[in-house]
Amino acid sequence: RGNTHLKQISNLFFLFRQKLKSLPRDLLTHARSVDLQRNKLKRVIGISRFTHLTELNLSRNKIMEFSQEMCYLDKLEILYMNQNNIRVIPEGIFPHLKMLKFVKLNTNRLAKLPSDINQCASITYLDLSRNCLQNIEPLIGLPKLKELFVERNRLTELPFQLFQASNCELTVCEAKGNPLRCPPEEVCAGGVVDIQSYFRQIKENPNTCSAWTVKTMFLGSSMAGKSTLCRSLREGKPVVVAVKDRTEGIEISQLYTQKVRFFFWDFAGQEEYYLTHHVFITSRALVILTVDLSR
Ligand SMILES: Nc1nc2c(ncn2[C@@H]2O[C@H](COP(=O)(O)OP(=O)(O)OP(=O)(O)O)[C@@H](O)[C@H]2O)c(=O)[nH]1
Repeated sequence: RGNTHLKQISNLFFLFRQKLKSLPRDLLTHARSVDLQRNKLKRVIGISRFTHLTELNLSRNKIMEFSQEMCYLDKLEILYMNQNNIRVIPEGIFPHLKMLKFVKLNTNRLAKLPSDINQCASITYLDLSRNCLQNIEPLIGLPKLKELFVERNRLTELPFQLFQASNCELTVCEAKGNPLRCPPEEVCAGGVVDIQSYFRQIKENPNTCSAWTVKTMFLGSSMAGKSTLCRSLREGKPVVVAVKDRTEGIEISQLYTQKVRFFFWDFAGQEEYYLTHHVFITSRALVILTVDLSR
């Protein structure tokens, strides 16, 4: 079975699942493609000898450092380094990887990108999902980037420059699982076209206060006083709600103030409606929890 994983076909080397802790010394340096996935490599010392490499698979190892030696792989087109423990990518490597098109660095521990990654002008596919990134501004200026994956990071913003129509080649941008504020996650879910439209609208109407909308959810047990509070806020004075007027399902209404439009979602408190609540309760909302203190 070992032999099926340790193969050389022409200039392609298959060394996956060999429990390797370092690069094998006898590996021929003229290799064009090396597959070392699913080993136990912590470092890739000696990789600079493989200057003919066009494809390198180091995924699913235990690599902690993105080796400085990688800068010698100037023919590299495809790089898999996903599912490792990489925290930092040093500066001064990506500008040398002029041919690099396809990069998978997902599922690592990257908190930061090197500021010169945008000098790696051939990148068309970049997977950075499942890291700890707070900022992807270094990607601004990647001229050929078509597919970008940044799900499950710590991003609060996507840089608008990435989506500017004049120089944007992006067709895919996946960003779910981030604490995004700009654009909101719901916009990102619509893909590149929706993100572009969002930034365009902000640019055209930077002071559009009427666009500020707050979803406001009234939650609490049955007869806690949700509808009473909701209607009183809407009317601007105390309003009595008769018991026979109990909410069924959800009642949606609006309250306009000078700057903000509130969408009130008044949920029925009876248990039989609980089943449907999770469909409508979203994390990006103001939640008013109503409690009857006399009970
Ligand atoms: N005394 C008093 N009664 C209140 C107050 N708020 C609500 N009520 C009464 O409590 C009852 C229930 O109020 P609702 O506002 O319908 O309660 P809810 O939480 O919306 O109830 P559900 O629609 O069943 O979920 C009504 O008869 C209200 O008039 C309050 O502050 N004081």
